[in-house]
Amino acid sequence: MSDSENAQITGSTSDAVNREQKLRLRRLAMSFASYMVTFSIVVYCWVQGMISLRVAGEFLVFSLLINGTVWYLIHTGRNLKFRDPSMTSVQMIVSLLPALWVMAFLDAGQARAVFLLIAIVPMLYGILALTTRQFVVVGLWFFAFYGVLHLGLWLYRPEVLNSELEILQTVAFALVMAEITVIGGFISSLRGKLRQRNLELGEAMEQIRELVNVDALTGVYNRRRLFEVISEECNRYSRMPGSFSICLMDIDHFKAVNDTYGHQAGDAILQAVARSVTEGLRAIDCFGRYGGEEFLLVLPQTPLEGARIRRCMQRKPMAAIM
Ligand SMILES: Nc1nc2c(ncn2[C@@H]2O[C@H](COP(=O)(O)OP(=O)(O)OP(=O)(O)O)[C@@H](O)[C@H]2O)c(=O)[nH]1
Repeated sequence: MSDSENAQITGSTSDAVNREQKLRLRRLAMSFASYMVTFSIVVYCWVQGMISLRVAGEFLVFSLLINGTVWYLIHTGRNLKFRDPSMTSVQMIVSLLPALWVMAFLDAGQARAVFLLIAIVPMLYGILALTTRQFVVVGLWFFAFYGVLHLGLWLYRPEVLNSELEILQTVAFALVMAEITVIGGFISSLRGKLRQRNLELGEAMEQIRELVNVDALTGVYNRRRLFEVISEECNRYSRMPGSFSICLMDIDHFKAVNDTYGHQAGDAILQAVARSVTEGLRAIDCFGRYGGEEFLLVLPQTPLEGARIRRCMQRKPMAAIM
């Protein structure tokens, strides 16, 4: 692979990485917005005297810390070292912490249920990215945190627990999480298949593009591509006058070769001629089969004199190229 091809591939890879990083920052902005929506509910709870100003402030600090850390990791590119640079599972799991903190200070079980409802939102972020297994892991973390909250409430504030309501909420929460896990897993497997199909389609398109431009027998450009190149050169010439040359090459007495040695031997000669001429070309030259035993060479930025020199270089007896 040439240096310029390597540079092109490196360039397009870094473009793709930049695009993905921008997408991650946009997703982070959306996630921060949903933290702030929850914060507005936290503020309402404070206004209604359900929690203290300190707890509402702590929710805000936790939210800023979580989002600030994720922003820092993406902004500095440190996230690229992780197995999942989007940190989807981690972001989903930690997003529950500020809400759980507020829930720990709420007296009314119904009010805690509101935050449980909000906790479902981060699960939606994973629907397009996580596999069923990853969903299950996130769900287990959610339940571990939820269990710790209840353990704390049972130990320190048992008077705020209403066991019937808590069981109802926990079961409903578990069922909704299970449903999201199944739907999310299904969607992400569909996306995986779609990505694979796109990849195969891209490869097939690449092959078709090649077949459309290449002569099947000799592997050099075909007449269609040659006309395209000539038209491009004419356009370039009209914008920026310079010079380009076109050499039409013909194998002498080729019919006699076919008649004497057979069609297969003729084919082998056409292939050998194509190989031989291609070897001596510059990267900008374009060589192709015009038809039958005729070939055409397009030499950009080459005046007639240069083309004559090249034509002499290419003019060889058949024995010399076989
Ligand atoms: N083996 C082979 N022969 C081909 C192919 N395409 C065209 N030909 C043959 O090329 C020959 C061209 O014959 P002519 O146009 O008379 O060319 P020539 O015999 O080289 O005569 P001059 O050009 O005047 O020297 C014909 O016999 C075609 O059958 C091909 O793909 N493979």
